[in-house]
Amino acid sequence: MVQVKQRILQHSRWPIHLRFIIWTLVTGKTRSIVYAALMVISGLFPAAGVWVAMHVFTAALHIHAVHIRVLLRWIAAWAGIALVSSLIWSVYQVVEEALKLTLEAEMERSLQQKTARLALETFERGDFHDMLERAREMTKPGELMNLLAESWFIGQSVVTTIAIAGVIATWNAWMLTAVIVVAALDVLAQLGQAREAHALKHALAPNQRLRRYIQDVLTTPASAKEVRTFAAGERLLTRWASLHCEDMAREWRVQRRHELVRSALAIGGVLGVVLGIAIVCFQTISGALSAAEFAAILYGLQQFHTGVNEAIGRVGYLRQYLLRIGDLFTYLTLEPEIRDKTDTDIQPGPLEVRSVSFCYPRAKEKALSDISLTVPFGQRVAVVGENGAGKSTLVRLLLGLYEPTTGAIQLGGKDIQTLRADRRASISSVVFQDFIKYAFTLRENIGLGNYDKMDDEQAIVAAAKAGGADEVASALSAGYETLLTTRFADGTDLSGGQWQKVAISRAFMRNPMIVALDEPTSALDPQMETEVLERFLSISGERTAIIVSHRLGIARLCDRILVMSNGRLVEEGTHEDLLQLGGEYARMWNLQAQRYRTPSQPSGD
Ligand SMILES: Nc1ncnc2c1ncn2[C@@H]1O[C@H](COP(=O)(O)OP(=O)(O)OP(=O)(O)O)[C@@H](O)[C@H]1O
Repeated sequence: MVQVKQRILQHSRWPIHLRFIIWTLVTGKTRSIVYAALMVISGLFPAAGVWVAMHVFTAALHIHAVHIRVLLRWIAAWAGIALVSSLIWSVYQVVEEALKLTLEAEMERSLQQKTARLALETFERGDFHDMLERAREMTKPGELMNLLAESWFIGQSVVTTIAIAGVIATWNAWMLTAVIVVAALDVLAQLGQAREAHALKHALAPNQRLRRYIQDVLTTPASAKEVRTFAAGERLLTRWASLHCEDMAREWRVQRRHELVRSALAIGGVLGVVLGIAIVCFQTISGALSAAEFAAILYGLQQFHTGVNEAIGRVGYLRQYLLRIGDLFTYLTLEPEIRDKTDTDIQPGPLEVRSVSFCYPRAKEKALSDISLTVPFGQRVAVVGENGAGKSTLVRLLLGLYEPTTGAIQLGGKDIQTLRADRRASISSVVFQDFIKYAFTLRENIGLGNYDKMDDEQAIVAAAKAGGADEVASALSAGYETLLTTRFADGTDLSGGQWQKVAISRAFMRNPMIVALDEPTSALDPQMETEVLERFLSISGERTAIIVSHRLGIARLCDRILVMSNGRLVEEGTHEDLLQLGGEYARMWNLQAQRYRTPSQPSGD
């Protein structure tokens, strides 16, 4: 069933509105049908009211000729219609609330599911965040229901106006034509304006995101201190204000034009109704219409005009909602997704990289070019190179987070891209440069490395010992239960180095075949960094360990060093081999050694 719903949403050949209505019918079957039926039925009441009103007027005008009971019967019928109509309205509101909850929960699930299924490189696209933000608009509380309500309200208004028109047309058809022509012009204008308003929203989205980002930079504690240090607050505020003014001016221009058109059409609408009334007066004077018909037509005309105006107003909103849900549907069809794989069978073995190249989405240059290497199982490898050389990208590919643009990566003889995503995740563990500092307790910060063991005290303590977070725990008043954020009451924050120990401990919550550290130790002092990495290498034991580091003194502790430059693997070997080679590694080594050398020391690390 879930798949059927997904397919309906992603069926790009169907019109958006049709897709949405079918999806609501499939998602909240009974509730949707009852909801639609109540809408349509209550749309017939105004027409019935006009018809009964005509009989009330006739009976009242001829009260001398008919029995009082006839008049009372018609008045009772009129009251009955009003009563049933308000009862239906109450039921409608209950059904609407229930349907709203069902639809919102289901759509939110689809959005989350889609985001989880997207390949990591999609997140690197510049326009991805705008697309996600636009998609999210329609999952805000009430928005889906607004679209559904607008759809059915318009259906209801159409039923109402056609029914009233049918009743009035039996008395006078010309008057209706005048009102309908003016209404049609209004509908066309509303549609055009809705499209323009939506296009404006798209155009303003990048600026809005930048404005929000500047707001964040100005207000979050982490950036606030740097902003104050560099006295950049005033400048950033000016930049925010100029973006704001630019956006306001664009919005105002469009808004002004729309209001002018709307005012002109409103005047036209009133003229249409006045013309209709003039025709009815003329016919009554000439004796073509009775006094009761005259009164009923004026009443009906007022109802008709209200119905048409409501429908017109809603057409504009409906169009805007449809364009917005179109954005959500576009997001739901976004590619590439993590492809469905079923293979879970993988054995520890060598990591083989075969002619791998990789290009980030929309990047002009390759981040990795033609890399080939074999890492025997259990080997400890350091990846070094200048900034931007491709070290982090290579690690992400080795862990299967990105799919190579060309070439393949195998573990134990099996292409890692053929493995099911959860299996692939379970065979590797990594600490990134920009690891996450969760606003949770210390226990949860470590336990998130293996959710299944979140409550396993022993596993948490063992991982904390391995990564150094046990020292952090002992320095905290509530130990592992200390909340690591100052955002909430009773929380505390850690130093950069302490956070790194927590992140490394998190990686040890698993028992993976490959462990990788992508420079997460740069905030530690050199002695602590060496200690942490030595411990990391010693407890990585049987596993293949990969360390990205700029500190060559650390690289030298590994079995093998890979030297990257401009996305290529330019040298590889042990520390001694590479020094002897006298190439890129030797150059970097001498540069670093010079930095640490005192004037009396001849050379060394
Ligand atoms: N998300 C991205 N989109 C486009 N290009 C990217 C992206 N991430 C990295 N790059 C580019 O890919 C190249 C390799 O980047 P990578 O982060 O792998 O280098 P690195 O060696 O780890 O650098 P550093 O030592 O500074 O961390 C760089 O030219 C970088 O600009």
